[in-house]
Amino acid sequence: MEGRSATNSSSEAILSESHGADLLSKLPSREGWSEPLVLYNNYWIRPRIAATIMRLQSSFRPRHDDIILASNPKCGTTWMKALAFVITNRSRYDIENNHPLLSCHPHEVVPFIEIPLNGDMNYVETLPSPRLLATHMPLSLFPKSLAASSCCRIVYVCRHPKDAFVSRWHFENKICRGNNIDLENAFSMFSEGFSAYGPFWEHCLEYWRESTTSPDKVLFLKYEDLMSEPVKYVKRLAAFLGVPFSTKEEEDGIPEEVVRLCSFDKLSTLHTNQTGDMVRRANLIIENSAFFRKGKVGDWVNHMSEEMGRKLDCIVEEKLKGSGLVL
Ligand SMILES: Nc1ncnc2c1ncn2[C@@H]1O[C@H](COP(=O)(O)OS(=O)(=O)O)[C@@H](OP(=O)(O)O)[C@H]1O
Repeated sequence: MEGRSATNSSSEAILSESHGADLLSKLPSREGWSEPLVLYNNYWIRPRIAATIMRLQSSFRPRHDDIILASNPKCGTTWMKALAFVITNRSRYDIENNHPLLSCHPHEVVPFIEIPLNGDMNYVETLPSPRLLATHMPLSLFPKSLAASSCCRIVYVCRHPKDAFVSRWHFENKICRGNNIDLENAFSMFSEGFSAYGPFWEHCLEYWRESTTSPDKVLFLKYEDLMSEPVKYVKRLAAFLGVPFSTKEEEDGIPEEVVRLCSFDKLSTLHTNQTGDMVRRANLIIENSAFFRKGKVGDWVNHMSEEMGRKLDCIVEEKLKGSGLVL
Protein backbone atom coordinates (compact mmCIF):
# COMPACT_ATOMS: atom_id res chain seq x y z
CA MET A 1 0.00 0.00 0.00
CA GLU A 2 1.33 3.43 -0.79
CA GLY A 3 1.24 6.23 1.76
CA ARG A 4 -0.97 8.63 -0.16
CA SER A 5 -3.90 6.25 -0.29
CA ALA A 6 -4.20 6.19 3.50
CA THR A 7 -6.99 7.92 5.32
CA ASN A 8 -5.39 9.47 8.43
CA SER A 9 -5.58 13.21 8.07
CA SER A 10 -2.92 15.85 8.54
CA SER A 11 -4.77 17.27 11.55
CA GLU A 12 -3.93 14.07 13.39
CA ALA A 13 -0.28 14.98 13.17
CA ILE A 14 -0.71 17.84 15.59
CA LEU A 15 -2.48 16.08 18.39
CA SER A 16 -1.16 16.69 21.89
CA GLU A 17 1.05 14.27 23.78
CA SER A 18 -1.80 12.83 25.82
CA HIS A 19 -3.55 11.78 22.64
CA GLY A 20 -0.32 10.54 21.10
CA ALA A 21 -0.19 7.04 22.56
CA ASP A 22 -3.81 6.45 21.71
CA LEU A 23 -3.35 7.69 18.17
CA LEU A 24 -0.23 5.58 17.70
CA SER A 25 -2.11 2.41 18.53
CA LYS A 26 -4.74 3.24 15.93
CA LEU A 27 -2.36 3.93 13.05
CA PRO A 28 -2.08 1.38 10.25
CA SER A 29 0.98 -0.77 10.83
CA ARG A 30 2.95 -2.91 8.38
CA GLU A 31 5.86 -5.31 8.74
CA GLY A 32 8.67 -6.08 6.34
CA TRP A 33 11.70 -4.02 7.32
CA SER A 34 13.77 -4.51 10.47
CA GLU A 35 10.90 -3.04 12.51
CA PRO A 36 7.21 -2.60 11.69
CA LEU A 37 6.36 0.90 10.47
CA VAL A 38 3.20 2.89 11.16
CA LEU A 39 1.52 5.13 8.65
CA TYR A 40 1.50 8.58 10.24
CA ASN A 41 0.21 11.51 8.25
CA ASN A 42 0.85 9.58 5.02
CA TYR A 43 4.42 8.62 5.89
CA TRP A 44 5.76 5.30 7.11
CA ILE A 45 7.59 5.91 10.36
CA ARG A 46 9.07 3.74 13.11
CA PRO A 47 6.51 3.74 15.96
CA ARG A 48 8.86 5.21 18.56
CA ILE A 49 9.83 8.00 16.23
CA ALA A 50 6.19 8.68 15.35
CA ALA A 51 5.51 8.96 19.10
CA THR A 52 8.42 11.38 19.48
CA ILE A 53 7.25 13.46 16.53
CA MET A 54 3.81 13.66 18.14
CA ARG A 55 5.39 14.91 21.36
CA LEU A 56 7.50 17.43 19.47
CA GLN A 57 4.37 18.95 17.98
CA SER A 58 3.69 20.68 21.27
CA SER A 59 7.11 20.74 22.90
CA PHE A 60 9.63 21.80 20.24
CA ARG A 61 10.75 25.40 20.60
CA PRO A 62 12.48 26.66 17.47
CA ARG A 63 15.01 29.47 17.66
CA HIS A 64 15.31 32.14 14.99
CA ASP A 65 18.85 31.08 14.11
CA ASP A 66 18.30 27.30 14.00
CA ILE A 67 19.77 25.51 11.01
CA ILE A 68 18.00 22.28 10.12
CA LEU A 69 19.66 19.63 7.95
CA ALA A 70 16.88 17.53 6.46
CA SER A 71 17.02 14.38 4.37
CA ASN A 72 15.52 11.05 3.54
CA PRO A 73 17.59 8.37 5.27
CA LYS A 74 20.65 7.20 3.34
CA CYS A 75 20.81 10.28 1.14
CA GLY A 76 23.90 11.97 2.57
CA THR A 77 22.82 13.00 6.08
CA THR A 78 26.14 12.06 7.70
CA TRP A 79 28.07 13.90 5.01
CA MET A 80 25.88 17.01 5.25
CA LYS A 81 26.21 17.03 9.04
CA ALA A 82 29.99 17.01 8.69
CA LEU A 83 30.02 19.73 6.03
CA ALA A 84 27.63 22.07 7.83
CA PHE A 85 29.44 21.57 11.15
CA VAL A 86 32.85 22.32 9.69
CA ILE A 87 31.62 25.29 7.68
CA THR A 88 29.71 26.97 10.49
CA ASN A 89 32.42 26.35 13.10
CA ARG A 90 35.46 27.25 11.03
CA SER A 91 36.27 30.34 13.09
CA ARG A 92 36.34 28.17 16.25
CA TYR A 93 38.26 25.14 15.07
CA ASP A 94 41.33 24.81 12.91
CA ILE A 95 40.31 22.62 10.00
CA GLU A 96 43.69 20.94 9.76
CA ASN A 97 44.46 20.33 13.45
CA ASN A 98 42.54 18.70 16.29
CA HIS A 99 39.20 19.29 14.66
CA PRO A 100 36.30 17.74 16.69
CA LEU A 101 35.28 15.80 13.61
CA LEU A 102 38.51 13.84 13.86
CA SER A 103 37.36 12.36 17.16
CA CYS A 104 33.55 12.55 17.03
CA HIS A 105 31.12 10.91 14.65
CA PRO A 106 29.12 13.45 12.58
CA HIS A 107 25.95 12.13 14.24
CA GLU A 108 27.38 13.17 17.61
CA VAL A 109 28.17 16.74 16.61
CA VAL A 110 24.81 17.38 14.94
CA PRO A 111 21.89 15.70 16.73
CA PHE A 112 18.64 14.61 15.15
CA ILE A 113 15.60 16.44 16.49
CA GLU A 114 13.42 13.33 16.59
CA ILE A 115 16.04 10.67 17.37
CA PRO A 116 17.41 11.54 20.81
CA LEU A 117 21.10 10.80 21.22
CA ASN A 118 21.56 8.33 24.09
CA GLY A 119 17.83 8.59 24.72
CA ASP A 120 18.07 12.18 26.02
CA MET A 121 14.95 13.96 24.80
CA ASN A 122 16.04 17.32 26.22
CA TYR A 123 19.45 17.38 24.61
CA VAL A 124 18.56 19.70 21.73
CA GLU A 125 17.01 22.17 24.20
CA THR A 126 20.31 22.47 26.04
CA LEU A 127 22.41 23.33 22.99
CA PRO A 128 23.71 26.87 22.68
CA SER A 129 22.57 29.00 19.75
CA PRO A 130 22.95 28.89 16.85
CA ARG A 131 21.90 25.26 16.81
CA LEU A 132 22.76 22.88 14.02
CA LEU A 133 20.07 20.19 14.04
CA ALA A 134 19.13 17.37 11.71
CA THR A 135 15.93 15.59 10.86
CA HIS A 136 14.46 12.92 8.60
CA MET A 137 10.98 14.30 9.30
CA PRO A 138 8.94 15.09 6.22
CA LEU A 139 8.28 18.83 6.00
CA SER A 140 4.57 18.27 6.65
CA LEU A 141 5.40 16.59 9.96
CA PHE A 142 7.55 19.45 11.23
CA PRO A 143 6.33 20.69 14.60
CA LYS A 144 3.90 23.54 13.92
CA SER A 145 6.15 26.02 15.71
CA LEU A 146 9.06 25.11 13.45
CA ALA A 147 7.02 25.17 10.26
CA ALA A 148 5.73 28.62 11.20
CA SER A 149 9.18 29.95 12.02
CA SER A 150 10.13 32.02 9.02
CA CYS A 151 13.68 32.55 10.21
CA CYS A 152 15.32 29.18 10.53
CA ARG A 153 17.09 27.79 7.48
CA ILE A 154 16.70 24.29 6.09
CA VAL A 155 19.22 22.41 3.95
CA TYR A 156 17.74 19.37 2.26
CA VAL A 157 19.96 16.71 0.72
CA CYS A 158 18.49 14.31 -1.76
CA ARG A 159 19.96 11.29 -3.55
CA HIS A 160 19.04 9.13 -6.45
CA PRO A 161 16.48 6.63 -5.11
CA LYS A 162 18.27 3.59 -6.60
CA ASP A 163 21.44 4.29 -4.59
CA ALA A 164 19.41 5.38 -1.56
CA PHE A 165 17.46 2.12 -1.73
CA VAL A 166 20.58 -0.06 -1.96
CA SER A 167 22.17 1.87 0.91
CA ARG A 168 19.00 1.42 2.98
CA TRP A 169 18.88 -2.29 2.26
CA HIS A 170 22.47 -2.78 3.42
CA PHE A 171 21.83 -0.70 6.52
CA GLU A 172 18.68 -2.60 7.45
CA ASN A 173 20.54 -5.88 7.18
CA LYS A 174 23.30 -4.47 9.32
CA ILE A 175 21.00 -3.31 12.11
CA CYS A 176 19.03 -6.55 11.81
CA ARG A 177 22.27 -8.28 12.74
CA GLY A 178 22.09 -11.27 10.47
CA ASN A 179 18.35 -11.28 9.91
CA ASN A 180 18.62 -10.95 6.15
CA ILE A 181 16.00 -8.93 4.31
CA ASP A 182 15.66 -10.24 0.80
CA LEU A 183 16.64 -7.62 -1.83
CA GLU A 184 13.66 -8.32 -4.14
CA ASN A 185 11.27 -8.05 -1.23
CA ALA A 186 12.85 -4.85 -0.01
CA PHE A 187 12.74 -3.46 -3.56
CA SER A 188 9.05 -4.09 -3.98
CA MET A 189 8.30 -2.48 -0.59
CA PHE A 190 10.43 0.56 -1.45
CA SER A 191 8.80 0.84 -4.90
CA GLU A 192 5.37 0.90 -3.26
CA GLY A 193 6.51 3.81 -1.10
CA PHE A 194 6.84 1.58 1.97
CA SER A 195 10.16 2.36 3.66
CA ALA A 196 11.21 4.38 6.71
CA TYR A 197 10.05 7.98 6.12
CA GLY A 198 8.63 6.89 2.78
CA PRO A 199 7.21 7.32 0.26
CA PHE A 200 10.70 8.45 -0.69
CA TRP A 201 9.55 10.72 -3.52
CA GLU A 202 6.85 12.48 -1.47
CA HIS A 203 9.52 13.36 1.09
CA CYS A 204 11.73 14.87 -1.64
CA LEU A 205 8.83 16.67 -3.30
CA GLU A 206 7.69 18.47 -0.17
CA TYR A 207 11.11 20.02 0.35
CA TRP A 208 11.61 20.61 -3.36
CA ARG A 209 8.39 22.63 -3.62
CA GLU A 210 9.30 24.64 -0.53
CA SER A 211 12.76 25.34 -1.97
CA THR A 212 11.24 26.70 -5.17
CA THR A 213 8.78 28.99 -3.35
CA SER A 214 11.13 29.98 -0.50
CA PRO A 215 14.70 29.66 -1.80
CA ASP A 216 16.02 31.78 1.09
CA LYS A 217 14.58 29.31 3.54
CA VAL A 218 15.23 25.93 1.90
CA LEU A 219 18.38 24.97 0.01
CA PHE A 220 17.82 21.77 -1.99
CA LEU A 221 21.00 19.85 -2.76
CA LYS A 222 21.72 16.53 -4.45
CA TYR A 223 24.27 13.96 -3.28
CA GLU A 224 25.39 13.42 -6.87
CA ASP A 225 26.06 17.15 -7.41
CA LEU A 226 28.05 17.32 -4.20
CA MET A 227 30.09 14.37 -5.40
CA SER A 228 30.83 15.81 -8.82
CA GLU A 229 31.50 19.44 -7.86
CA PRO A 230 32.10 19.48 -4.09
CA VAL A 231 33.86 22.83 -3.87
CA LYS A 232 31.13 24.63 -5.81
CA TYR A 233 28.41 23.24 -3.55
CA VAL A 234 30.38 23.74 -0.35
CA LYS A 235 30.66 27.43 -1.28
CA ARG A 236 26.94 27.56 -2.02
CA LEU A 237 26.18 25.90 1.30
CA ALA A 238 28.36 28.35 3.22
CA ALA A 239 26.67 31.31 1.51
CA PHE A 240 23.21 29.92 2.28
CA LEU A 241 24.14 29.36 5.92
CA GLY A 242 25.14 33.02 6.18
CA VAL A 243 28.87 32.35 6.51
CA PRO A 244 30.23 32.75 2.96
CA PHE A 245 33.92 32.14 2.32
CA SER A 246 35.89 35.37 2.05
CA THR A 247 38.15 36.02 -0.93
CA LYS A 248 41.12 35.41 1.35
CA GLU A 249 39.68 32.06 2.48
CA GLU A 250 39.14 31.06 -1.11
CA GLU A 251 42.69 32.06 -2.01
CA ASP A 252 43.92 30.04 0.96
CA GLY A 253 42.01 26.98 -0.28
CA ILE A 254 39.71 26.69 2.77
CA PRO A 255 36.71 25.37 0.79
CA GLU A 256 38.95 22.58 -0.57
CA GLU A 257 40.09 21.79 2.98
CA VAL A 258 36.48 21.54 4.13
CA VAL A 259 35.77 19.14 1.26
CA ARG A 260 38.79 17.00 2.16
CA LEU A 261 38.03 16.79 5.86
CA CYS A 262 34.41 15.78 5.17
CA SER A 263 35.15 13.38 2.33
CA PHE A 264 34.12 9.75 2.57
CA ASP A 265 37.75 8.67 2.26
CA LYS A 266 38.77 10.79 5.23
CA LEU A 267 35.81 10.25 7.57
CA SER A 268 35.38 6.54 6.92
CA THR A 269 38.98 5.80 7.88
CA LEU A 270 38.97 7.66 11.20
CA HIS A 271 39.25 5.46 14.27
CA THR A 272 36.19 7.10 15.83
CA ASN A 273 34.05 6.19 12.82
CA GLN A 274 35.46 2.69 12.37
CA THR A 275 34.89 1.60 15.95
CA GLY A 276 32.29 2.06 18.65
CA ASP A 277 28.53 2.12 18.69
CA MET A 278 25.80 4.69 18.61
CA VAL A 279 23.14 4.09 21.21
CA ARG A 280 19.82 5.15 19.84
CA ARG A 281 17.98 3.47 22.68
CA ALA A 282 18.44 0.42 24.89
CA ASN A 283 17.57 -2.13 22.22
CA LEU A 284 18.89 -0.26 19.19
CA ILE A 285 22.63 0.09 19.05
CA ILE A 286 24.19 0.87 15.69
CA GLU A 287 27.87 0.55 14.86
CA ASN A 288 29.42 3.90 13.97
CA SER A 289 30.85 2.31 10.84
CA ALA A 290 27.35 1.48 9.54
CA PHE A 291 27.05 5.07 8.30
CA PHE A 292 30.07 4.66 6.03
CA ARG A 293 29.75 1.91 3.46
CA LYS A 294 30.91 2.85 -0.04
CA GLY A 295 30.00 6.49 -0.54
CA LYS A 296 29.71 6.10 -4.33
CA VAL A 297 27.29 7.27 -6.99
CA GLY A 298 25.79 4.39 -8.98
CA ASP A 299 26.53 1.48 -6.65
CA TRP A 300 22.99 0.23 -7.33
CA VAL A 301 24.25 -1.58 -10.45
CA ASN A 302 26.16 -3.98 -8.22
CA HIS A 303 22.97 -5.10 -6.50
CA MET A 304 19.91 -4.43 -8.64
CA SER A 305 19.11 -5.81 -12.08
CA GLU A 306 18.75 -3.42 -15.01
CA GLU A 307 15.07 -4.21 -15.05
CA MET A 308 14.68 -3.21 -11.41
CA GLY A 309 16.58 -0.02 -12.17
CA ARG A 310 14.27 0.80 -15.09
CA LYS A 311 11.21 0.05 -12.99
CA LEU A 312 12.24 2.37 -10.17
CA ASP A 313 13.22 5.08 -12.66
CA CYS A 314 9.75 4.88 -14.24
CA ILE A 315 8.00 5.04 -10.87
CA VAL A 316 10.05 8.01 -9.74
CA GLU A 317 9.64 9.83 -13.07
CA GLU A 318 5.89 9.41 -12.86
CA LYS A 319 5.75 10.56 -9.24
CA LEU A 320 7.85 13.66 -9.90
CA LYS A 321 6.09 14.55 -13.16
CA GLY A 322 5.33 18.26 -13.48
CA SER A 323 7.28 19.20 -10.35
CA GLY A 324 10.47 20.28 -12.11
CA LEU A 325 12.45 17.94 -9.87
CA VAL A 326 14.60 15.39 -11.69
CA LEU A 327 16.39 12.67 -9.76
N1 LIG B 1 31.45 11.86 3.76
C1 LIG B 1 30.68 11.15 2.94
N2 LIG B 1 30.71 11.38 1.62
C2 LIG B 1 29.94 10.66 0.78
N3 LIG B 1 29.08 9.69 1.17
C3 LIG B 1 29.01 9.44 2.48
C4 LIG B 1 29.79 10.14 3.42
N4 LIG B 1 29.51 9.65 4.65
C5 LIG B 1 28.60 8.69 4.48
N5 LIG B 1 28.30 8.54 3.18
C6 LIG B 1 27.37 7.59 2.56
O1 LIG B 1 26.03 8.05 2.76
C7 LIG B 1 25.18 6.92 2.96
C8 LIG B 1 24.56 6.98 4.33
O2 LIG B 1 23.54 7.95 4.25
P1 LIG B 1 23.11 8.84 5.47
O3 LIG B 1 24.28 9.46 6.06
O4 LIG B 1 22.01 9.72 4.96
O5 LIG B 1 22.51 7.76 6.47
S1 LIG B 1 21.58 8.08 7.71
O6 LIG B 1 20.31 8.56 7.17
O7 LIG B 1 22.24 9.06 8.56
O8 LIG B 1 21.38 6.79 8.40
C9 LIG B 1 26.03 5.71 2.79
O9 LIG B 1 25.98 5.42 1.40
P2 LIG B 1 26.31 3.98 0.77
O10 LIG B 1 27.79 3.86 0.86
O11 LIG B 1 25.84 4.05 -0.65
O12 LIG B 1 25.58 2.97 1.58
C10 LIG B 1 27.39 6.23 3.22
O13 LIG B 1 28.46 5.45 2.78
